[in-house]
Order: sequence, then structure tokens, then C-alpha cells
Amino acid sequence: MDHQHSLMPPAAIPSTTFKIGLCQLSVTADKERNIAHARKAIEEAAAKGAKLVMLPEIWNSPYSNDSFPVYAEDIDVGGEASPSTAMLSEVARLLKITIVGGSIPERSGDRLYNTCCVFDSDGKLKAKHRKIHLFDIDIPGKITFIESKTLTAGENPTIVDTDNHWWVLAEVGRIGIGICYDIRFQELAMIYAARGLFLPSLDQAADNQLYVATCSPARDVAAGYVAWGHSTLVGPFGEVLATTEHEQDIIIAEIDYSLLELRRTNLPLTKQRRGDLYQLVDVQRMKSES
Ligand SMILES: NC(=O)CC(=O)C(=O)O
Repeated sequence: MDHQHSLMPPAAIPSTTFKIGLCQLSVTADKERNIAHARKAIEEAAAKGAKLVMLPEIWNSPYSNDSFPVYAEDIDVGGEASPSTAMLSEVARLLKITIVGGSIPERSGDRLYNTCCVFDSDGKLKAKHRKIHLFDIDIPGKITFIESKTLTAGENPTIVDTDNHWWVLAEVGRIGIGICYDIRFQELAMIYAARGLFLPSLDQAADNQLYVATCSPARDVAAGYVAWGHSTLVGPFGEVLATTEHEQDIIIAEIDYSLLELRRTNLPLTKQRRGDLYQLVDVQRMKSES
């Protein structure tokens, strides 16, 4: 008897759909509470069927230059040095879900980054995206925020290929990661789209024929930086599939790959692009191929 063959899973056709959960979290100065609170929200999203769960930017700490060094964690060391990522890894493994862990302040040597960790359904750290475009802005009379006072910019776009376990019966596809201000730089979404991406947490859904999921902290008017809320899932025609208001909330919505394929067939933008007239250079790919 061919034992290896007998261990093969029964033939199953993976579903083209899966549910995503966007956890619009309230964030406080109490880090332990923030971690427990995020865990509860992830569990709730998974209980509602989400196979991919997303958190907002800086969910374990107030969003301020004073807080980043105090709340920062050494992700590479892990364990007690990084209670936030330890929680994400554990809950991803226990619930068999993929987590795009918003972002937390990361300490690496003498540098700090604004970093998103992605965990697969075995709880393994699949990718770490360090915010590429730092939020250095000055709107007179309204807001000045200079992230580069404390943070260092990341150097790479991040694309994650998630698992496709036969027992899960749905993969959550190829994900491109962007953190907040990264969303404003369309070249990043274009690079992600050019790499055949399914689901970036970035903008420009219709232009690049992608699903786009954005996840914000809940609005807190007493905070130093007041987030907008309104976490949203947008489909490949630019259609808003699910959204919310300012308050804490969990959005559960469906992603369907077959729709993505259909849209790309209906409007074959990739084939019609006039690469002979203009070109977007993927520096990361060029580096890795040279
Ligand atoms: N926090 C950010 O990075 C940016 C932001 O809030 C915005 O682009 O607006």
C-alpha cells in the first residue's frame, strides 16, 4: 500500500470566497488592556467566520512620538520582549486564521519603526512591513506631525503569500501591505498590482483592479492624534463593499477571487497598458534578480 498516497487529503475544490474581519479598535494608554482588547476583537471576528483579520495602525499604544519609544517592542526577539506579537501569533494559531496585525512601534537596535506583522494560520510570522512613507506633515492651524522625529522609514514594499491548507478550504491570497500614510503613494499600489496581487491593504482599488481593505483606530477626540475611523473594504470596481462609522466596530465582509478575475477580464487594463510609453520600475524586484 502506498502510505504516502493514503495520507493525501480528499480531493476538495478550494472556495473562491472567504471572509475578512476589520477590527476598528479603541486604543488607550494601557498597553495590557489594548492587547487584551485586540485579542477579544480578533476572536469575535473569527467567530463570525473571518479567515483574515486586520487591525489598525498603532493599536497597542497612543499614536504619538512621546509614546513610540515607551511602547516599542523588539519583534525579532519575540516572547516577553514582544507581548503584542506573541498574542497575535498565538491567536492566529489557535483560531487557524491569518492576521494582518495593523502596526505597533518596533524597536530594532537603536532604531524605531512603525511595523506591521503578518501571521499565518500556524501562528508563524510571515512578513514584517516597516512603514515606508513616514507621516511628516504640517497643516498650519490644524496639525503638525513629524513621525521622523522618532521613527525610521522602512526600505521595502511587502508582499505576502499566505497558506492554502487543504483543511481550511480557502486561502486568503497574496497580500500587499501599506501602513496609513503609505496609502497616499499610488506607486506602491501599482507595484503591488503589477505583481499579481489579490488583496492589498492599500488604496486605488478600481485603478489597479484589486480588493482594498483599510482599518482605522476608532475615533477618540481626546487623543493627541484623532483618527477618522470609517474602516472600509473596497472591491475591484472601486465599489464600497462594507464600511463603518467613527466608533469601535468589527466589519465582516466577503472577498471573492472569481469576481476579481471577472473584472480583470471585462476590463483588461494590464494588457492594454502602454508600457512602451511609460514604465514603473520595481526596484525591489530588480535588486533581487541582479
Ligand atoms: N497616520 C498616518 O500615517 C497618516 C494619516 O493619518 C493620513 O494619511 O491621513
